[in-house]
Amino acid sequence: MTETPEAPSPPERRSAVRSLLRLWPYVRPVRRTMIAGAAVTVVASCASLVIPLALKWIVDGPVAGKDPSGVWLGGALVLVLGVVEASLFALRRFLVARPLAQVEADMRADLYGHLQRLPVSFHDRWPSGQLLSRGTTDLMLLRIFLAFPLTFMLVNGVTILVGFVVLLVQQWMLGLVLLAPVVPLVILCTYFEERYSRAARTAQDQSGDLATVVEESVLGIRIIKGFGRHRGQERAFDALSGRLRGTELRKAHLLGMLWAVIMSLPELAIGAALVLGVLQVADGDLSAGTLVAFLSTALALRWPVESFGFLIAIANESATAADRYFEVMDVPVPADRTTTSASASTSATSATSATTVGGKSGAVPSPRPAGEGGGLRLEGVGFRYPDAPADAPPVLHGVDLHIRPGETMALVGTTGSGKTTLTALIPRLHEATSGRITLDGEDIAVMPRERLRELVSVAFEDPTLFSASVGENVLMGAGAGREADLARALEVAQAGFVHALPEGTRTQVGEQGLSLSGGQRQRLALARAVVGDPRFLILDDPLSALDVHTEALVEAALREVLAGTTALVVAHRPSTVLLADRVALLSGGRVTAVGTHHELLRTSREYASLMAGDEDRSAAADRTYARHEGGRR
Ligand SMILES: Nc1ncnc2c1ncn2[C@@H]1O[C@H](COP(=O)(O)OP(=O)(O)OP(=O)(O)O)[C@@H](O)[C@H]1O
Repeated sequence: MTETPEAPSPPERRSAVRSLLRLWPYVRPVRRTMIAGAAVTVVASCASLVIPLALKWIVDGPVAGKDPSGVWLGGALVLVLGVVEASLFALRRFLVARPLAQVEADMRADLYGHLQRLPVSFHDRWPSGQLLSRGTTDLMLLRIFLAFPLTFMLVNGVTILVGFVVLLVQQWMLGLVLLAPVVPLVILCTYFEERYSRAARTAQDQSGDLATVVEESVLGIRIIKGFGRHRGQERAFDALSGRLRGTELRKAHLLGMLWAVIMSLPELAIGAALVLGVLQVADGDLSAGTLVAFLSTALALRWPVESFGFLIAIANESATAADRYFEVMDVPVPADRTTTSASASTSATSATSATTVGGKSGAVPSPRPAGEGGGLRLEGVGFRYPDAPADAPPVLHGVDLHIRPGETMALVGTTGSGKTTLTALIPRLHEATSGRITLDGEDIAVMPRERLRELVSVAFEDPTLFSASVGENVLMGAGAGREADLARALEVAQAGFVHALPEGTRTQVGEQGLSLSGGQRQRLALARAVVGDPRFLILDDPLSALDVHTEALVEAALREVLAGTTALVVAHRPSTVLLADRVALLSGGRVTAVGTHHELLRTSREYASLMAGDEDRSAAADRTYARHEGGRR
């Protein structure tokens, strides 16, 4: 728990410009507003360059001619120019704020949609904090970049260009003195840019890791407190936070050096131009007004030049943010891309022809194809986790199993034998690496995901509830307009406790349903699985947290539901196995025996051992096995 989560290693660094150019599809719809905003800013910036020219006119004209009314006129002109400049900057902000908030929202929606479609194996590999930071901090950085540095790099570039033309026209020699630092500035900026961009990437990844640790600490607070692990967790947090602080300091150091270079070289040039200019005025080669205008223009260009350090830094961080965003967006969604379905981990919706759970209350059962092609069939199915070591054997290989239409099959096997993995292949939470799985003869690999979600419903041992009401959590498993089934589903799952909650089925159960007990959450997850009267029901040990009495009640109600549904139920306890018509034993990655509970007790020592219970398991298994062997003879 105290280990630092690791983000998947970043790909080769591309140039900042190429990274930022990838934002174009999102910026395209708002390009006109952006161009208008930039044009307004260029005009505002150029207005600021006219002010020195007005000053030159004041100094060489009214001041030299001792004309007070001219000075007032000049002052009024400078004031108007200042007001125009400020108003245009405000107009720019007004123009771009809304469209850029939309760009950020669109990118976030795309990221969220993509995360929902990516397979479970992707989510197994990626720390959640990394995804969280990409969807929040990185997107915020990109919005800031589009709103500010992107425009100002352009505007300041144009301003500097226009400013230098004005300077060269006024006094070409002094203009060249000011231009002298450009080449060393470009070289030094490139040097710092490369280092800064590496530090920015490291800092953004580290802040994602930190978010993961915080999230784990909050979600796992019971374990942390229960095992007194808060010191260990604090150490992990401190270590990560210390590393992030170090990286941020490195960034600040680099930025400081960049600023120092960008500020000092132009200042030196302005100083040199001032000395030369004063000498020229003294020699009578230059008017005092021209020198004032020249120096005012040079000083007006100070901020556009100096701001480049800051703009380069934000642009680099934004390029890194774009890289991190597209790293996730570039992960392909496997196989059919027709899906728009929501999280694979939620329960699925129902077959559309039935209206109630368990075929009661006038429900019309869905037509269920019979015969060899019907039901749920696995043919030579194999599976290996993508991140498993190359030399590790596959979790499943050559699994053959046929569950007849309307039949309930229990799946048993030792812990770690691959039961959960096998159940995850049917709703395609993981893709089988070999073989095929058919539902009523239809291959799930070529089935649109929406259809698969309609056919198959799932409930897992570890039930996830969302920050929503009890009713909304359960009805996630049903199509629209299935509210009428809620009461029946709650009844099947023996979830009557919800009526005692403060607001009944409208009670909010909070993040992860933490306000409910494990058994209560399991029952709601079970209700979600059965609410839509699915044609195929996959239950991964859904009753493990229930007491024996409640389990018996749930089983009795489930038997009604399962009577009309083809079901695969992972079972650890004989009581759950007894729900099933037949049992499949998973061993060594394949199904080694199929039969009724009693048949398998007679014919399989491994099965008898599994069913014998925890106490003195092998001795009991031997007794059971011997008793049946004796009975047969
Ligand atoms: N995401 C994963 N990546 C790599 N290996 C995994 C992953 N999930 C499970 N495994 C491995 O696959 C094997 C089968 O795990 P699975 O959870 O399917 O077993 P199980 O039979 O359901 O166990 P249990 O009865 O304890 O729930 C185990 O060896 C496990 O370590």
